Amino acid sequence: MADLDQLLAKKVADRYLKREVLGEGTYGVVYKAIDTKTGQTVAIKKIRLGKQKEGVNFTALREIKLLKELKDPNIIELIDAFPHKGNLHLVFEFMETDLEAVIRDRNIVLSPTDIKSYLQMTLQGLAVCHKKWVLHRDMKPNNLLIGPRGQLKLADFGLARIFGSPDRRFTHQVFARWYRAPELLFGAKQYGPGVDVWAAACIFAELLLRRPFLQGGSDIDQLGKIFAAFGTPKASQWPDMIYLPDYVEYQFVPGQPLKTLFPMASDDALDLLSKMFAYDPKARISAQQALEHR
Ligand SMILES: Nc1ncnc2c1ncn2[C@@H]1O[C@H](COP(=O)(O)OP(=O)(O)OP(=O)(O)O)[C@@H](O)[C@H]1O
Repeated sequence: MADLDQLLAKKVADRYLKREVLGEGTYGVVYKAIDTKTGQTVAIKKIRLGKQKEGVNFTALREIKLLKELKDPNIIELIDAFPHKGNLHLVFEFMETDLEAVIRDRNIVLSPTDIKSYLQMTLQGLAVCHKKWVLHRDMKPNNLLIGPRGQLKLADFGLARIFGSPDRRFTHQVFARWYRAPELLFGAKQYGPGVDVWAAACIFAELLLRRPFLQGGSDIDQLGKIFAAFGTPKASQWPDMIYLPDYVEYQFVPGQPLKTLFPMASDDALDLLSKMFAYDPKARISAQQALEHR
């Protein structure tokens, strides 16, 4: 891999003109750049490879190749990926803003149609990835990028699995806590696309409320917040719950009617929300089924 590193070393200088730093995330710095080949503005995510002195490992490269094939109008396109000076550079299409900024901007009115449209685009992106057995695992409003014509595209798909930072790699700690599904909070080691659907439900709720819905201060408190909203799950609702590694019994609290939590939402919206927030991941609606909901 060292040879490949050298062979491609000039690529950043050759093809991409670096502009300003856009910010720094879990994996490293993100730059704005111009792709001289296409004239397109791009965002380049520079991922520190740390200990892997031999360059990018093959598993990561194989996974990245998979991500490059994930093409959909609601998924940020991975345009290019190459190692350079011991870092892996991932080139993505550039997006103007993200859903977190939209939700926070008090000058923006979000009509039921807007909310429905953002949710539909989110579910569409999820459904495409889930069909290919790729999970996002880090869904949150600032990972949903918004283009100039309001298009929503999911960013950072699959990165949690390939690069999950050392202390959270392959663990259940891959989510920003507020968007974490209850099975992850109870320490599930095997989980599926339902974790992304739960997160999408939290984002749906956040669009309705214009603030994060379940703001737990710790993992235990996060479960407390979830149970206070929907009621402590009964064994009949989620039979596998008691077998989860970090399962502890919570004192019973009754749930609140969704209509009191979201007084402005329509009955159809509440019905979909309740199906996305099903406790048992096996009973939770899939992204595809949610798209088909009335
Ligand atoms: N495709 C993109 N187009 C425009 N800006 C982007 C793009 N991808 C990331 N950014 C910006 O770069 C910064 C860092 O993003 P990054 O995704 O690495 O981390 P984050 O989302 O802030 O946090 P985390 O890594 O915990 O998800 C953010 O300000 C983000 O808005």
